Amino acid sequence: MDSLHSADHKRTLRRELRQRRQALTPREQREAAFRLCRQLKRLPEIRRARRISLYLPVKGEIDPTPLIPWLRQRGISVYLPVLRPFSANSLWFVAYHSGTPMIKNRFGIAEPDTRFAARRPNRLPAWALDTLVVPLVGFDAQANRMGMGGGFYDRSLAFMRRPGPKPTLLGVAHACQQVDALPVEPWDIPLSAVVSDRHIVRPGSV
Ligand SMILES: Nc1nc2c(c(=O)[nH]1)N(C=O)[C@@H](CNc1ccc(C(=O)N[C@@H](CCC(=O)O)C(=O)O)cc1)CN2
Ligand SMILES: Nc1ncnc2c1ncn2[C@@H]1O[C@H](COP(=O)(O)OP(=O)(O)OP(=O)(O)O)[C@@H](O)[C@H]1O
Repeated sequence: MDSLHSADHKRTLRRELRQRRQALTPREQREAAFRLCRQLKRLPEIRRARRISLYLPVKGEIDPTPLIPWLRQRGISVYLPVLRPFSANSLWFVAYHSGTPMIKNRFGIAEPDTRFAARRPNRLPAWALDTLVVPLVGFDAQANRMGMGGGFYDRSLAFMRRPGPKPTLLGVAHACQQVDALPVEPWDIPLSAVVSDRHIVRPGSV
């Protein structure tokens, strides 16, 4: 498929998959969140981590936050993505605890406020995390991913191509967000796995 068609196809697919997850009822959402967290708690990539990034769900995204009390009990620190000021479409990962002041970013997503995030000790670059839980709009059986389309995670994870420490990347989504095949872009950073409310998909496992 040429790149124009691929861009068109991705836009259509992204819209369709976003509608699919927004159509889930509150009850289906709660059940999915519970099942997702049950799967995540089993994974060594979560159990062995000291620092994990999650996200606060919007618009039908599967909710990873029921995991937070369990992570805190185990002394695992939780970080959230924050839109990096003066740096187009990339992310900081900022400590999230009871004292973290929150604001809504330009997409209406709650995040630690800029002054808190600007203080060095409150944030980490992505490479210093052990595991990132990455929100997906779509995925396929090879664990290829599609996000919101801003390239935020891809840009923030570009260091994964270079030598050095590499965190584990776990994509999460509702099972209904799986499609047959997603176009793979040159800038896409591969995930270690995709975890849904129903299964776990690893690259090369089919
Ligand atoms: N919960 C959550 N937080 C996250 C992400 C995410 O996917 N989910 N991100 C992952 O990258 C980053 C934010 N990326 C985003 C990229 C595009 C849109 C977006 O298109 N939003 C609107 C339209 C634009 C607008 O309101 O100005 C929309 O929902 O239609 C939102 C967030 C960081 N935080
Ligand atoms: N490392 C990078 N450097 C520069 N531009 C990038 C990089 N990664 C992605 N992009 C750009 O970001 C845009 C969005 O990419 P894509 O459609 O793959 O987003 P996505 O993976 O769905 O979003 P996200 O990463 O936020 O979940 C593309 O136009 C792409 O050119």
